[in-house]
Amino acid sequence: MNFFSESNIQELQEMFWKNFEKSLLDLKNNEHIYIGLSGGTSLNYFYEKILKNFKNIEFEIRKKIIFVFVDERIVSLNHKDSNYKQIKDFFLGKLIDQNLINQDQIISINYDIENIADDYFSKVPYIDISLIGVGEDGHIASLFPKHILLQSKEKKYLSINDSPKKPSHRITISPEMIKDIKYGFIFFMGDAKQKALNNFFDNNLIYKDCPAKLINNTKNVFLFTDLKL
Ligand SMILES: O=C1O[C@H](COP(=O)(O)O)[C@@H](O)[C@H](O)[C@H]1O
Repeated sequence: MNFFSESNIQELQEMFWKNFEKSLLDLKNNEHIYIGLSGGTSLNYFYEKILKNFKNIEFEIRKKIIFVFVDERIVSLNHKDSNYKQIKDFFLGKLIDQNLINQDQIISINYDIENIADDYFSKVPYIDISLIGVGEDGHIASLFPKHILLQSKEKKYLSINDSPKKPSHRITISPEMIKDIKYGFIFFMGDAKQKALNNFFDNNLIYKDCPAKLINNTKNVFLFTDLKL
């Protein structure tokens, strides 16, 4: 585990970029590089940093990148609650405007079919690099504390119809999919995440209490926070 705790946001962004760029270089020989993004607010500083530096990544790597979602809310793609919409407005749309990626490099859900999770998994079979924000209750993607989905042994996207955080209908990567992530970047940003951060490092708790702990199953973990333990 690589742990970065720094209240100076610019420094934290720099540390993130160094490691994110290294992970891309490491995967440069892959046919595709799937980068799994999460919604919410925790990632904003880091999306800003990628936006600023993305042009410095060599074209041969850039063209292999496919942006996908670690979870998505089942609403239309132009709904304010859609992770796709939020991330496209704030981040991905700006990469497109600068001709640094094209729309084909973003995989969104098909929200008006029956089995959205299976359909999404058929397009996103694995994730190489994940950028995951942690919720106040310690949830990651749409895997919430004590929820039955945490018991799933399936390696696929899962559906959830009773998310404790609205909207209640979502899809999410499963705990088994998290195990295949090669570079797991995880973010605890802002005072409201202090308890989640403490829980993450509390050896008396397990992933069912604090789902963020699932990230420890990935090969390389990079934890960024503006908080102190
Ligand atoms: O509902 C969600 O929440 C989490 C965390 O959001 P944050 O605003 O507390 O950072 C997010 O990672 C997830 O993708 C999203 O669907």
